[in-house]
Amino acid sequence: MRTIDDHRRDVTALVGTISASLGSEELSITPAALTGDPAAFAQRVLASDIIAPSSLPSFDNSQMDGYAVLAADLSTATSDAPVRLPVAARVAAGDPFAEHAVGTATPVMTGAPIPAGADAVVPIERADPPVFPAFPELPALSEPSAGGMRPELAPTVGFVDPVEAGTFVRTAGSDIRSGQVLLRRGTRLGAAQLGVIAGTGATSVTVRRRPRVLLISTGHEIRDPGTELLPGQIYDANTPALTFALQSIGCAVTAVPCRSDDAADLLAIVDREAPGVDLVVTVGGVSAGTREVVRDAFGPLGVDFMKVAMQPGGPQGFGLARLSPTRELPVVSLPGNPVSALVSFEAFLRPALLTALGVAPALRESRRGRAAHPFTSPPGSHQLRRGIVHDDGTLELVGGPSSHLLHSYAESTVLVHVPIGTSDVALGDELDYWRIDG
Ligand SMILES: Nc1nc2c(c(=O)[nH]1)N[C@H]1C(S)=C(S)[C@@H](COP(=O)(O)OP(=O)(O)OC[C@H]3O[C@@H](n4cnc5c(N)ncnc54)[C@H](O)[C@@H]3O)O[C@H]1N2
Ligand code: MOO
Repeated sequence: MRTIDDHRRDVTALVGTISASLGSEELSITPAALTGDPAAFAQRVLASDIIAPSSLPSFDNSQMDGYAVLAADLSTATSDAPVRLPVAARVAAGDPFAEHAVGTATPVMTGAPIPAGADAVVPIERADPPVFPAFPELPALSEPSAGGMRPELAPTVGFVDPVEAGTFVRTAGSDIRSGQVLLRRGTRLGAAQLGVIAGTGATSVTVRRRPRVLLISTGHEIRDPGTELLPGQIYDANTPALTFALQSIGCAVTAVPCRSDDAADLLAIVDREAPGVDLVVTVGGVSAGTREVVRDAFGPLGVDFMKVAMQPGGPQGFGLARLSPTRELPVVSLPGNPVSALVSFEAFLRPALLTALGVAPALRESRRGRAAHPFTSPPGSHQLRRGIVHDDGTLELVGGPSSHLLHSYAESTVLVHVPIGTSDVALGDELDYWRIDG
């Protein structure tokens, strides 16, 4: 019996052969690039470790609007005997580094550099009075009078509690220190990743080139939405579904459906598109009918077709197709039933392609839930049922097990795993599931 894990291992090894040729490319991350070509940033993966070129924060700064003080100056402060200190010149975010005189309180704003000599910040709300003195009593450092204010004319501020050194000080390098690994290769580039890279001053990143996938959905009865159907014909659900699924993990997809059951027609598409392609993904044409176009086309070229002990998604194929004496292309063949194709994507193609891109873990996170109702499962197969997870962690199936129930899939947020050997699931039984809605 060929298990899901067996098949995933083999498909991952096959798809892994494209990894080296993917190489890398430089991506500008300036705001102009982000707004000018947002699609270029979708689902990108770092090709190499990024070493932090600077520390974040790059200097000690205040976490609060308040007073920078020397903690030792406040050691005796109580509500009965507050410590009163003269207020020094204020330091705002963006001001140059300043000096703090022992025995004074320096007004600092959030993000302002901690003046040398101070080691803690007391938020303004905990000072007496809990508001900053108004100008002109409080000159800014940049103003000529700042350094020359006579201490006896300075306003004072009271503190009723001692403060620990380091309080509300954001120390240099407390997020990341210069020279440390900022982000590892294989990291998927999202909002926070882009933000922190830009925060270190970098203007570009090195990302993996997108895997170029030729997607061929097959079936002579399949037609494009928007065209008229003859009796027996149906609209193509697999091309959009698989195109989007592949794009959602960073692939560049060329979708060329094959509306013929003739292997020569399918191979003509592959020959035409092969020069710009890393991987061929076919959908349909792999089961036991009289004419199975994918088997017929790729079987003789070295692609293997087999049954995996899973439902849906039993019939599968994969292998290196020898297109010519000098050209081989990896091919992954998914079954044509729309739910089977999408479940196969989740179980095999998604983890295989993410692994090829260097992303780990490549598999959806496995979570545990309890069945909200009893149901049955074929014991000879690992079943992947579609469902939803309730707030209390219970799992409710949506629709039946059949692989044509794409609407049920569309209403689902999870794939529920029912392992081989299980024929009856009772109310409350624990099951693994994958979230598929993100
Ligand atoms: N005698 C047997 N028959 C079947 C077996 C089997 O083991 N023995 N396996 C069944 C299973 S399980 C599956 S899954 C399917 C796989 O079939 P194919 O991969 O050959 O796919 P097709 O026959 O081309 O199509 C299956 C089904 O899906 C519909 N389809 C196909 N493409 C699309 C599309 N682009 N959009 C919407 N719907 C599509 C197609 O019309 C068929 O209804 O084989 C079973 N049979
Ligand atoms: O295995 Mo098929 O994919 O159930 O319908």
